[in-house]
Amino acid sequence: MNIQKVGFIGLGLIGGSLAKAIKDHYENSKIIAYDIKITSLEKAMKENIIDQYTTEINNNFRDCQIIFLCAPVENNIHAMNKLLPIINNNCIITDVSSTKEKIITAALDMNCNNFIGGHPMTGSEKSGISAADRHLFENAYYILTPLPDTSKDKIDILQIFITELGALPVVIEPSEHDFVTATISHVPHVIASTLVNVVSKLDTPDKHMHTLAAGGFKDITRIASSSPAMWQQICLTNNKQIIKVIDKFQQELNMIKENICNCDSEAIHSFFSLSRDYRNTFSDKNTGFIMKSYKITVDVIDKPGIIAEIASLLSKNNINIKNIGINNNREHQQGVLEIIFYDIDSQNESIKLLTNMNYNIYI
Ligand SMILES: NC(=O)c1ccc[n+]([C@@H]2O[C@H](COP(=O)([O-])OP(=O)(O)OC[C@H]3O[C@@H](n4cnc5c(N)ncnc54)[C@H](O)[C@@H]3O)[C@@H](O)[C@H]2O)c1
Ligand SMILES: O=C(O)C(=O)C[C@]1(C(=O)O)C=C[C@@H](O)C=C1
Repeated sequence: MNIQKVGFIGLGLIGGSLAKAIKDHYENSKIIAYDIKITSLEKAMKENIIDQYTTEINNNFRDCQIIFLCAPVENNIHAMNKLLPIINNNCIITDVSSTKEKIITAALDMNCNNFIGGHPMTGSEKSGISAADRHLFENAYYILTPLPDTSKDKIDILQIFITELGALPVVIEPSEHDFVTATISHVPHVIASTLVNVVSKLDTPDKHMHTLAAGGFKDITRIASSSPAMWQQICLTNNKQIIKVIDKFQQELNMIKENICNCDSEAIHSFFSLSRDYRNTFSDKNTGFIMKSYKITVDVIDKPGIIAEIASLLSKNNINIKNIGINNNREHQQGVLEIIFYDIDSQNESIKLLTNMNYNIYI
């Protein structure tokens, strides 16, 4: 596809990741960006993630064929309003905001038929351009919510464009989007943060909870480290759906509380078995809520330099590592090194190499 100029408003985790992916897949396209944080723009220029930046939304965006709004949702609405008198008729404005009804209503009010709502179902608890990852969209669902009058041509162009970045476009109504994401993303974030706040309030004077918290707590609360400004705006722009899901959650929590109170062993067992069975249907899908990950774990002595040692062995053999880190959660044992790869070939090759070096590997 021949896209010559792409614009960005907001160049943090998601904007930066999209810009990096575009530079990879559309070598000839030029990227222009605006962000309120000039240091992010300077960093992106230095690393060749963008070709030009502006310190305000101005005529430099006029000849963009696609503009991605990648700031928190209310700021995206504000930016759309500023862009409207600037852009040409063929330009597609799209966003990545985590809620859709509010911005779609705003686009309709502004009569902005160039707008197609977007929301990549991928991300991280990290924020800012430094956390941007060119592979973030690979195999991830990417929700699109066009306006009733958006031309089919524009929808097709955007679908092809994001498919080229490795994402899987899905078209959904904004109201359905907000209900679905309230349930699988927004309320889980509220719950994760609530759990962390509960521990902080209940911890013993010698902070045993903070010290002893292991894999279970850390797995379920990773997302509590996300940007408060972003989640504040998500809660404020999807409050109705979030409240509905919190009500259902409280109802379910009360039910299991009552069963535990009554020592109803059958009900307690069925509660865990129902959730385990349904959860297990998510994890083995190639695409879906949980992406297939090519991970191995290696028993290692927890000593300085061990990550570098293994990383350099793999890199000497041209194996790209997506993520690597020591997991010290298992008490009274040595560390476990977790390594995630981009593909199955890298995973298999690494297993061979590390087994030859007498490491114990788990898949
Ligand atoms: N983090 C995730 O996992 C995730 C996933 C999918 C979608 N989203 C959505 O993507 C958007 C961006 O999130 P992020 O994780 O990249 O956050 P981020 O904090 O990493 O980046 C946001 C960027 O927007 C900039 N910004 C803020 N206000 C601005 C304004 N008025 N004009 C221009 N730039 C402005 C910030 O300086 C920052 O660089 C949000 O709408 C969020 O809901 C986030
Ligand atoms: O993986 C994470 O850290 C995320 O929180 C990503 C996540 C989510 O799955 O809830 C967060 C917000 C988005 O709008 C989309 C994706």
